[in-house]
Amino acid sequence: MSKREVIHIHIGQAGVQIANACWELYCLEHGIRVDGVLAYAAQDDHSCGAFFDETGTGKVVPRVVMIDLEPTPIDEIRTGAYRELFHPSTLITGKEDAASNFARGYFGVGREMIDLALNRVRIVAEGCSSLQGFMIFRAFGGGTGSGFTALLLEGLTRDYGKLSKVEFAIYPSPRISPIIVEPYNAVLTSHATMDTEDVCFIFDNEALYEILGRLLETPRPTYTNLNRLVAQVVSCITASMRFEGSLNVQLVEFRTNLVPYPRIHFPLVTFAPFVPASRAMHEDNTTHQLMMQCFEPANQMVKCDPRQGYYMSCCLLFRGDVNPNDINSAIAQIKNMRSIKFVPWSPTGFKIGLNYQPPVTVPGGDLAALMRAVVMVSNTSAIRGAWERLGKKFSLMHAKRAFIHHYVGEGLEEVVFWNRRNSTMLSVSHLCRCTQSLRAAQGKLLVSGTRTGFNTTSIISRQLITQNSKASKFKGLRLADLFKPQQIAVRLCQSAPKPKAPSKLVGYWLLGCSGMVFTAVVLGGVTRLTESGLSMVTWKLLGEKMPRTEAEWQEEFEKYKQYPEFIYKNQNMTVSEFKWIWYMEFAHRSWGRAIGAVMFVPAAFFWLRGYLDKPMKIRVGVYCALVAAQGLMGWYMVKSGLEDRFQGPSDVPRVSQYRLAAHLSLAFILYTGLLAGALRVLRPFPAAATLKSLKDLKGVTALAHSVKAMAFLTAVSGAFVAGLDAGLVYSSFPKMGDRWIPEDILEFSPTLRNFTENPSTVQFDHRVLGTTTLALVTALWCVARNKSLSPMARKVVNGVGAMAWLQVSLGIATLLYYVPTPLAASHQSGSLVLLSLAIWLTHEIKLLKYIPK
Ligand SMILES: Nc1nc2c(ncn2[C@@H]2O[C@H](COP(=O)(O)OP(=O)(O)OP(=O)(O)O)[C@@H](O)[C@H]2O)c(=O)[nH]1
Repeated sequence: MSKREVIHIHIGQAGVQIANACWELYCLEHGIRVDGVLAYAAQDDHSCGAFFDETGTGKVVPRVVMIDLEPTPIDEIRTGAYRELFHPSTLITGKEDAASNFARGYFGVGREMIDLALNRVRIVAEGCSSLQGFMIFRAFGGGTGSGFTALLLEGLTRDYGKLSKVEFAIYPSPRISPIIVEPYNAVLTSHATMDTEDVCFIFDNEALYEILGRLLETPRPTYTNLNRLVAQVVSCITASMRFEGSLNVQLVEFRTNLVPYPRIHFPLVTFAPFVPASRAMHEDNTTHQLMMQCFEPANQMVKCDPRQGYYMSCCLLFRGDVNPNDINSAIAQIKNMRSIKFVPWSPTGFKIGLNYQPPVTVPGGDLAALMRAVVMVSNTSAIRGAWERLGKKFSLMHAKRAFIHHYVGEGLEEVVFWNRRNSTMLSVSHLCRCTQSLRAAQGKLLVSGTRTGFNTTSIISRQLITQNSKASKFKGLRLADLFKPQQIAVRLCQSAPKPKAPSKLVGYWLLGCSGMVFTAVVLGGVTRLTESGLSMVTWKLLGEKMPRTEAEWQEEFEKYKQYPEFIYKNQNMTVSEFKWIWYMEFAHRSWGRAIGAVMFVPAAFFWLRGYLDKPMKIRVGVYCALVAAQGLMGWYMVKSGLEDRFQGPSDVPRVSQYRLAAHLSLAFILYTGLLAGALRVLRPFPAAATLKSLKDLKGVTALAHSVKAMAFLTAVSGAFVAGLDAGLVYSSFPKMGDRWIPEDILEFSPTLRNFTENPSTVQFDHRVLGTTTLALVTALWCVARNKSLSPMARKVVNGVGAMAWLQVSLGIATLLYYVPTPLAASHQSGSLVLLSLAIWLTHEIKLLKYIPK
């Protein structure tokens, strides 16, 4: 029977040196001489067909591609004992290595080799009649192994779609490491390949050294010894792809049986037995003993404590003289052992492979010739210990920003660095969550799914319930229904994926709220300009009653008459004039309350229904607090105008300019936050896009942020102008009266008081701030003209430029025409439009970093 082919791809020094050991062993197993000639194959034996291409002349050629960015390791193969075995065109070398730098392998030198490498893989793939996938060998810690492999896997995924990609990777050891930046490389590459590889079997050199030293009694293990051990494990895993057996396991089956969630694909590998050559004749391991050894930490290829985790699935791949009945009884015993814990939602748990071809060992090697052996590949949450260790090392270095410049210099954005670490650690924490037993996970069970009218796979509520919840029913779902064994598996699966990103609905809600705040600011401005703000002399949380009858209006008017604004300023006011200013203030207050309702009610809905992720929950909490604070601030401001602190008829009763500025600033902060939040949701950063360093944008970014800050400051200074009616003191431009700087700007003492209480100074400041903002905006527009912005960013820059000029013109016109209400209100609204555009611009510029190379 012909075998489905597998292509080996060896990358970087570690990958290539492991190739030496693997192909040496494959040749021994299939009876192939060092020059590739079949020494004693029977006519109908096509076992080597999976890994070797039979040329028909009695010679076979490995289906392999070896790639290294530097020439030395592959040169050793070109000149070594197996030089005639490999097809020369499948050995690809570059001129310089990746200097242990992921970014160099991914962005730099790696890019120059990628097309050549993919082309060679294509040629080898074309020689296969039924290719089942790729086996990739590399080290996580090296620059080529990490960066170039990530790039190659992207290409393979693009070109070969669903074909399996199984990896064998050297993982950074806990204590020994020849490369300091291994944690960086490992985290970056594991994140980059998270979605492009199917399964990744990891080996750490420290665990291999210990196996060789303690179990195999090798006095001074070298990489050759380590690699032969790896080769033995790989051979055992792949035996059933090559030789006949009663239970064969193909490449794709690893993915199906071992990977419950796509991102949790780093199984733990264990091999048994480890018998040194010197004790070959003294030991005979039974099937039961072999299986027990598989659960021993000493036999693991990665250092971690299996007792600290739960097994989700196990593949036991036996070879040699093994009886299936013995396997079954050994499994039954293992299931009853308390020290070996399985997740409750994977009832069968074991996948068995059985191949009668006994293991072959290299003459003079460390491992004795054996009758039988087993490799166990298991998906256990204990492996998270290894990842947490790595994450910790990463964080320690990253906290000091050590070595980061090497990566940034090669084109990797610093923000990605940290994001990738977090994202990898998130997957690890998911690993831990999905394996929790029901008892431990009781607080995390999500009510989902089965209610009529809802999609069965979607979460209908993020409300958490506990097993002990007093309520036996939740939203029409009986808890008993949820606890049927199969359903529980589904519920827990649903708790594993990433928390839902806020949906567009949340974005539109925030945008709507920001629009309402905008309107409130305009209304507030008009209220101030028409001097209506002090007409309502009481404040009630849920809204004041509107007078209905003439008598009620009269009563309200009488109340108003008690306060300074009437006493000193409006003594001639009629009831109908009073009604007009009362309606103005009433509209402003009612609009404020409407904002409160539109903010709080949907916030509660989105929160409870799980529409908000954690950062958005924090934001929404802050928005709600700001809305509440704004309501209170409004009344506190109005109160300052009702107190009798005005000396006489010449003094104009008005609210405190400090409180007015605080009220307006709060509104601006709320508006800025809402708009920025809406933009984050509606125009999010692409999560996995390639990032390119855009150093030349730094000038534009700095200017855009300065414009945003200046627009905000100028608007706040405008609040002081409004509070003191400072727009009325000088109505000329560009000079103030006949001077550039008026004489009285430092009249008050102490000097600082002038900036908040002297109308001349306040107007002067506002003019200076306004013109500075205009100058900055103009500079931004000029600088941005020559930069490669996205079409949207360019439009927004133009918008900011145009708006700044319009806003300054409106301001000047307001002054010259002696502050007419329509012009002044437009000027105030203009400040918000400018601020909005500046916020949008900074968001667009942030997005530019995510434009793929
Ligand atoms: N088991 C084993 N590990 C190796 C071998 N060679 C290197 N390593 C480990 O691999 C990591 C370094 O990766 P390399 O493969 O040397 O680096 P590379 O992928 O060629 O990348 P650059 O040298 O940066 O271009 C370190 O953790 C080494 O301990 C080997 O032959 N066998």
